[in-house]
Amino acid sequence: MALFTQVPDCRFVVASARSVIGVSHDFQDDLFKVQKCPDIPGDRCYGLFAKHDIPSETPLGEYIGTILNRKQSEELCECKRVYLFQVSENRYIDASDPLNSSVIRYINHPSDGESSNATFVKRAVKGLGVRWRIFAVTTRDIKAGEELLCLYDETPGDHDPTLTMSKRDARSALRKRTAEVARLRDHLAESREATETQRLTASYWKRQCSKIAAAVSHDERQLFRREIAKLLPSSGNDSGSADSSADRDEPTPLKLTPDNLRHSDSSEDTS
Ligand SMILES: C[S@@+](CC[C@H](N)C(=O)[O-])C[C@H]1O[C@@H](n2cnc3c(N)ncnc32)[C@H](O)[C@@H]1O
Repeated sequence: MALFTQVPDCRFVVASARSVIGVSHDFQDDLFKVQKCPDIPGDRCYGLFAKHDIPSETPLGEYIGTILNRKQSEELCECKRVYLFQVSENRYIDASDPLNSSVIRYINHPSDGESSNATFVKRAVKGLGVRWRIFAVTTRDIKAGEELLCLYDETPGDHDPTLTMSKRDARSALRKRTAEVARLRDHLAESREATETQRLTASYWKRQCSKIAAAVSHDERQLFRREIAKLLPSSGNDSGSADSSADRDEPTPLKLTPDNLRHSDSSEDTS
């Protein structure tokens, strides 16, 4: 199963890592950082690098994005398809929107002479209204400064036992998610995608609030909403209302992203 498209020189390797997610459902964001890869030219030159030594079988975080079916995925423009992860026959994760995704989207495929040191695994997680989800996990000990690399043509470890997230874990994951969004926004503000911070759509914030509503108490919901409003003062009157489609884990409409803006006048964009 091809995970991403537009990947150079993929080899076929069957995934071996499974049953390794047990503790963390969200980001170990103190472990790694996004930075430019000297060897990758062009726009897609970022990668994920270890800040510290990371032991083998450490969960790194979740591959987050908009859930699409096959038909919707086929309608994506080429510039978005580079972040398209195929979970199953009719289920895809589109991480092309930097603010509706996670830094796991920056994990690159090994170049010639390199080998992978992490892999994607598939787990069913209950608790936030989401079914099959994809996590990146290290497959060997990694030294500080090394780039995290996953083979894109690996099939994620199949059908691990369902994991049920407690309310406490769900709250903690949401707090981390909010912090992650803030961190991504700072990163974007300093990068080529700076304009994205002005282009956030209200639907993103609605989905965030909807997930929050599924997991936490009234007081905590208010707290998260205030935090979200702080992140995006211009989100205005849309930040507080819930969008139930996210809770049902249904496909959500595509949004304007820096990718399709940047490529809108180029031949690469076939949408
Ligand atoms: C999921 S993205 C990874 C993050 C991307 N490097 C970025 O800066 O946004 C996948 C895309 O990254 C680029 N990429 C990943 N691994 C690569 C490699 N080994 N050599 C060249 N480009 C690579 C390709 O453009 C690929 O389609």
